[in-house]
Amino acid sequence: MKSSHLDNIPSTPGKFKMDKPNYNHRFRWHYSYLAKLTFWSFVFLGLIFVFFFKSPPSSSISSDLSRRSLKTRSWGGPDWEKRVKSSSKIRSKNGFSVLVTGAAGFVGTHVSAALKRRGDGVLGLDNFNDYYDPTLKRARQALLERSGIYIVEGDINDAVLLKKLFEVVQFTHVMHLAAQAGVRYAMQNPKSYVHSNIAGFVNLLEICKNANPQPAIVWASSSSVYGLNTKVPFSEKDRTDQPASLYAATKKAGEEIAHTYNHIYGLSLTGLRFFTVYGPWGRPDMAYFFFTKDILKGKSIPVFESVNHGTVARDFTYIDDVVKGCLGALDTAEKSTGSGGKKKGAAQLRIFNLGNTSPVSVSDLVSILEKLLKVKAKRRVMKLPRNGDVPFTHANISFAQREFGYKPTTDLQTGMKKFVRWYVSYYGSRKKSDH
Ligand SMILES: O=C(O)[C@H]1O[C@H](OP(=O)(O)OP(=O)(O)OC[C@H]2O[C@@H](n3ccc(=O)[nH]c3=O)[C@H](O)[C@@H]2O)[C@H](O)[C@@H](O)[C@H]1O
Repeated sequence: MKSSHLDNIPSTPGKFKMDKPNYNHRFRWHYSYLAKLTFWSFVFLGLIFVFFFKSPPSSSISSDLSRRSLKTRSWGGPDWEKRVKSSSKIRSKNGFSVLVTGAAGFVGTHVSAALKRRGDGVLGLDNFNDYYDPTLKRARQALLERSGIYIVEGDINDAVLLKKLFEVVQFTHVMHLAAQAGVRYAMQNPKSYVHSNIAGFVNLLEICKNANPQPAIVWASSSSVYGLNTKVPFSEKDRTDQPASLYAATKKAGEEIAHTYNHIYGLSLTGLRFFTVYGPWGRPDMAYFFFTKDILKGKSIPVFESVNHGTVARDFTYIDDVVKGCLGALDTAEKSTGSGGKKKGAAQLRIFNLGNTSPVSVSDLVSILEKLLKVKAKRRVMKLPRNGDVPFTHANISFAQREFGYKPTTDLQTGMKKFVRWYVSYYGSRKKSDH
């Protein structure tokens, strides 16, 4: 709670003993006090005088403070606000105005472009961190800029920036894709997962809950929440209390946090459990991506297998299918019911699997890449390390199918062909030092 003058009043007034005043002493004290007060008043008035004549006029002290704090950041000012508004402007009937966090990321770029294409207003937000090559993020940004999408450079933990964005634009939806991804990296940098996937998410929800109107939120959870679940295919109703990595644990925590904000504040929240999404403009930390790079370089690649030479498999899902799922989730998201931090009624709370329902072994993935690249891979088969990986994933997608007609249509062979074509053209046209 904010502290106020009420905090200075003793809690039990009857017990607080007041001393009788000594008038002589009081007079002397008053005299020296008045002299000091006059001196400091002059100093203070002088400072105000200098301040007003040296600084440009402003409508209020608070707006001036915010303007000054904006100056120290990479955002703010009238031109910036104009760009933010123009990017978020709805250009179709019944369109949305969507804030896409993680817009320079893999899924974020594709979703932003798809929304813009159909006439929705899209504003991106991304911190352009260096978890993987930021050049690729900048190239995605340039791509989006060409279609009129502006990406604000900032972190989801920056409450002042988020608040400002909601002051400038009345977003109808938030597509929250900013996250610390990667299952294995969580052992190297655990704090980054807590920072982005938990603290950042809570910060965003705090801003959304206070917004008026509150936006509906669709956000990226992960297939990894199924952890050591052995019941296949994975259904949304299955247990998700055995995460195998800190990444999975933070995504699971996100699902619980979503429940809380839905329950207390009436925020409409939809979590999407993505299953190993791949495709053009993908993430270089993912196996299919660095396998491609290393196969082309003639380097060996570590191919994991489970106990007793069992296969390790993933329900690899092509980006275009996932984008359709994201748009379907946005389109069927009901409005949040609260406003200005107060719940007005029950709101929608959903979780969907967005997978391909057709798991492929890592070994088969490598064979597909060998064929497409026309290079034999140097496989280094090794036991699945105990660093957060799970042996397999397999999505049951019937819920998403029922709710918004989600139906993936791209098999791994077809999708990888598109990825390899992009990879060769993207890196082929770049200097060696870029990659
Ligand atoms: O669905 C998700 O929610 C997650 O999907 C993705 O995780 P994963 O499914 O683990 O993808 P990825 O690392 O590409 O490994 C693919 C396969 O290659 C195997 N693998 C991996 C590395 C290696 O050196 N060798 C190997 O065989 C490995 O064992 C695995 O079987 C996202 O990265 C993650 O951010 C999250 O979104």
